[in-house]
Amino acid sequence: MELIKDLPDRLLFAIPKKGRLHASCLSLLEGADIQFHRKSRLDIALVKNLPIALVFLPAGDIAKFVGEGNVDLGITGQDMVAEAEAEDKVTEILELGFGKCRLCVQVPVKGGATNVDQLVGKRIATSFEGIASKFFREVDANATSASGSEKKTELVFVSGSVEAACALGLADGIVDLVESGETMQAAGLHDIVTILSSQAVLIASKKPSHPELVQTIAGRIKGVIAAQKYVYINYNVERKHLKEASIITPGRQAPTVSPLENPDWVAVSSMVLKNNVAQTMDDLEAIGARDILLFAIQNCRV
Ligand SMILES: Nc1ncnc2c1ncn2[C@@H]1O[C@H](COP(=O)(O)OP(=O)(O)OP(=O)(O)O)[C@@H](O)[C@H]1O
Ligand SMILES: O=P(O)(O)OC[C@H]1O[C@H](OP(=O)(O)OP(=O)(O)O)[C@H](O)[C@@H]1O
Repeated sequence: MELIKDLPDRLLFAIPKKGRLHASCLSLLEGADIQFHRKSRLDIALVKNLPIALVFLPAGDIAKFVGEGNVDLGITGQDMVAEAEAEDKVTEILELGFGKCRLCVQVPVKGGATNVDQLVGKRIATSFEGIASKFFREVDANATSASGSEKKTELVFVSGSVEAACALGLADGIVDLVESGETMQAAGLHDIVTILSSQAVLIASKKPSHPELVQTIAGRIKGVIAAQKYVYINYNVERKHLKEASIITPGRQAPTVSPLENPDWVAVSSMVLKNNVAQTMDDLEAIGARDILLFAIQNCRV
C-alpha cells in the first residue's frame, strides 16, 4: 500500500489479480484502450495514455477497498460486494455481463436436507461467511418462532474447495457459487435455495478522486459491452415490406433506410441483438429481404 500513496495524481482502478474475472477484465481494459504494461509480479501498473494506476487485488478485497475509498474504481462480483457489506458504501456503475453465477445452499443429493429448515442446528461450510451467517440467522430465527426450540446452525469457514466439505464429513450442507452446476454435480450435491444472483460489476467509491475520469472510463466500458451485445445488420427489402422489416429490426432509435436505384426497394441497416440474430435473419428472409449482411461492431457509444 505504500506504493499507492506515491500516486496521488492518478485514479486508482482495482482489477481482480487472478481467478474467474481476471481474463474478462483484461479484455475490457483493452477494448476501452486503457494501455498498460504490468511488470512481472508487480500488482500496480501505470496506464500509459490516461492518469490511472491499475491495482491488481484479490476479487474479495476490491469491494472493501472501494467502499473505504482506498481505491476509486474497481471490478468485482456482486457477491463480493454483498459479502463485504459494501452495497451502501460503493456506487454500482455498470453490470458487466460476465462472471454470472448464483450463490446457493447445496446439500448431498443422497440423504441430504430437502429444504433449509432441515439444516437448522446442522453444519454449513462456506467461504461466504458474512452472507451465509446472515442467511442462516434468519432461517434459525424463523425456526425458533415456529417451533420454540433455539437451535443455531453452525458455520464452518473454508477458503476453497467448499464442495468437498460434505463428502469429508465436515458439513451437512454448503453455501457456494454455481454457474454450470458441474462442480456441484461432481461432488454429489444439488442446490435447494439461491441466496443471490451475481455478475461482475464496475463499482466506484462514493467520493472518487477524479470523478470526470470515472465517467470517461464508464462510458468506454459501456461502449465495449454494447459492442459485444449487438451486431450490425444490413439488407435490401421491397419498400412495401418496410413496415414489417422495421418491426423485425427496429434499431435503437429507428432503422436507417436508404433509397436504391430501383424505387421499389430500399436498403436498411440497424443494430440488432447478437443473441437473437439467427432468428432475426430468418424473419427477414420470410418477408423477402435479400442480401442480408451481418457485421461485428468493434466498439460503440450508444
Ligand atoms: N463458476 C463461476 N462462474 C462465473 N463466475 C464465477 C464463478 N465462480 C466465481 N465467479 C465470480 O468470480 C468471482 C471470483 O471468483 P474466483 O473463484 O476467481 O475467486 P477466488 O478464487 O475466491 O478469488 P481470488 O482470486 O481472490 O482467489 C466470484 O466472486 C464470482 O463473482
Ligand atoms: O457451476 P460451475 O460452473 O462448476 O462453477 C462453480 C465453481 O466455480 C467456482 O470455483 P472456481 O472454479 O473458480 O475455483 P475456486 O473454488 O478455486 O475459486 C465456485 O467456487 C465453484 O466451485
